[in-house]
Amino acid sequence: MKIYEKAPAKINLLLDVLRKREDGYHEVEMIMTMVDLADRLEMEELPRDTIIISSQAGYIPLDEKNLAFQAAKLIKERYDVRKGVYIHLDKKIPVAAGLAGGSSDAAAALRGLNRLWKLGISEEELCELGAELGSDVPFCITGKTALATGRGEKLQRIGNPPQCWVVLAKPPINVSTADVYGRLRASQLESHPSTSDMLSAIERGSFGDMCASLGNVLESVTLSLYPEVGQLKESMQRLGADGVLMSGSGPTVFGLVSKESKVARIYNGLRGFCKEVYVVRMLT
Ligand SMILES: C[C@@](CO)(OP(=O)(O)O)[C@H](O)COP(=O)(O)OP(=O)(O)OC[C@H]1O[C@@H](n2ccc(N)nc2=O)[C@H](O)[C@@H]1O
Ligand SMILES: Nc1ncnc2c1ncn2[C@@H]1O[C@H](COP(=O)(O)OP(=O)(O)O)[C@@H](O)[C@H]1O
Repeated sequence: MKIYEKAPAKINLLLDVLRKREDGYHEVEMIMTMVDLADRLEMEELPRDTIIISSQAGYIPLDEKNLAFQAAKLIKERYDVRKGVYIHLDKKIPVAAGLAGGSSDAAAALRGLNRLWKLGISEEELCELGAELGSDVPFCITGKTALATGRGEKLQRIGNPPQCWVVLAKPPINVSTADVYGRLRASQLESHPSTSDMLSAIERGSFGDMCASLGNVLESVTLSLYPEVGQLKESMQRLGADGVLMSGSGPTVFGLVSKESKVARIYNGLRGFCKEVYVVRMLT
């Protein structure tokens, strides 16, 4: 039997860092939502007790370093499953982009193997397993829109943001999340985006206030390393996006656009100098 799971990309509408913790992670406050750019996982049980990963994408690891492999290994060990699995990853989400592609694959593998092996694991337990694989994995398990705290693993579901178009543009740079957090200095934490303003904008369904409340404290770190990310933001603003922000540790920049008539102009304008541009919707 083959089963399939979608693994959507996330964007951070807001990302605040409160402090560095003793364990090396940072205490964050993030408002995250899913968009309809997704990898697709195909999973099939194997007669031999082994984990095999394949992908059409030539640029991701297919061994123990792959997050879907780690998810399969973890669930097998924890639930004593002595069966094998073949997982094919149809990658559509750009890698190391700030869109949680690897984390979402891990989450989809956990959800899918729970179904394939009829393990009956609750969503809460899946999130606990996911947190062992990465801070963003629990959110990728639950999806929708959430306020994430702790190192990103504590989730509080919130309502859907006002619907709009989302233009994603990824410059040809690979950013390391650990490097960006590692370079964050106290001076960059003197001003904070307002989580309460963003929550209120979403609750009231105010698209304008949501755009005005976008904020990401990691942006200044990535922009100082890669000025082209800042240039991309400016281009998106100039082309008419209503709100523009870098997602996660970057380098993907997203633009929120309310009017469909503006989307083609922004897409075409960006495609002139950026190869990876996507027009998507939020998953509500
Ligand atoms: C920045 C964010 C925003 O959503 O996403 P991406 O840009 O990676 O998509 C996340 O916080 C990334 O989550 P994730 O990619 O799962 O990170 P992890 O694998 O847990 O951690 C990678 C490294 O980032 C740093 N890290 C991560 C999360 C956190 N709250 N504090 C940290 O300092 C640590 O150095 C850690 O070793
Ligand atoms: N299934 C996977 N898909 C993408 N990247 C993966 C996967 N498994 C492991 N990785 C590794 O994880 C790192 C971060 O990738 P990704 O999750 O796409 O980025 P981000 O955390 O910026 O959203 C990359 O260095 C990549 O090689």
